[in-house]
Amino acid sequence: MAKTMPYKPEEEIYCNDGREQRLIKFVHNHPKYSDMRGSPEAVLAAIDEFGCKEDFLMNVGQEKGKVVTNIIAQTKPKSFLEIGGYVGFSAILFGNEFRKSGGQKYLSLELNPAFASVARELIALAGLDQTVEIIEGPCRDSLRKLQQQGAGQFDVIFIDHAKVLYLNELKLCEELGFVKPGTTVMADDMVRQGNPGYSAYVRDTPSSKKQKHESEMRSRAEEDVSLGNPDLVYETSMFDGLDPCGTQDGVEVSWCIGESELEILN
Ligand SMILES: C[S@@+](CC[C@H](N)C(=O)[O-])C[C@H]1O[C@@H](n2cnc3c(N)ncnc32)[C@H](O)[C@@H]1O
Repeated sequence: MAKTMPYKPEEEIYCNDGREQRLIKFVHNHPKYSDMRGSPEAVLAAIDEFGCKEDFLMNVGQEKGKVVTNIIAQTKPKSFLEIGGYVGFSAILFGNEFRKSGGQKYLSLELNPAFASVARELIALAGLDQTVEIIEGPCRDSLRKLQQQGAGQFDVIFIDHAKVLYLNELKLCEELGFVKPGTTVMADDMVRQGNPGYSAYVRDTPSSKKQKHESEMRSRAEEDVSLGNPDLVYETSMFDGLDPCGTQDGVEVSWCIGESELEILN
């Protein structure tokens, strides 16, 4: 892995101000553009160069990304679901390792059509478009559509969109049958920003989750709140790593290790 300089600092406005289109121009005009065709490493290096010299980009980064690529190399997943794709940095970094390890389909869900279009272009340039598919739209709609189309358990789920939504999206994935024993769920930005509700849930026991599940069922509001599958048991660890600006952060990795058969309490 090439050592990258820290990205420019994150400012109040940190995306969607034209920088993603400037990234595409930067890549097109880069003196090494022709070397990038079919080279995930060269495309990632150009994205990092833009982040260091031009503008901050909210990518997972090479250093923290190693937490995920190491797990891909060890566990050799066949299916991968990413929630929050942005301009495709993580999809290229992880998709490359996933393909090398025998992975077949890497799905990346992205809300913003402009970001999705940049991601598709960079993924195609890196030669990963047969492996990585960007699915555009609100992730909850995409997740439900995937299930209607027959998707089942995923080997890895990487959650990296809006922090406040992590837990609701994990619970929806559980309800849809995407998380089963054997699934590894990874959540980004769990130290710098943190996400106490999410961390508490993946550490909770089925009996305690079931009690909460029951009371949530009773007070369930009309809005799109998922209740999850309280039977799922996780083993969870925090893996530290630096974000692309060089700030300490971490990825929370939760291995779904079983499904309890406790009766729901009344
Ligand atoms: C931190 S960025 C993802 C970075 C990317 N994983 C990487 O490391 O290269 C978060 C992305 O999540 C997307 N996002 C936010 N809410 C979403 C939603 N409800 N559905 C799908 N994508 C969403 C944002 O548009 C943004 O591009």
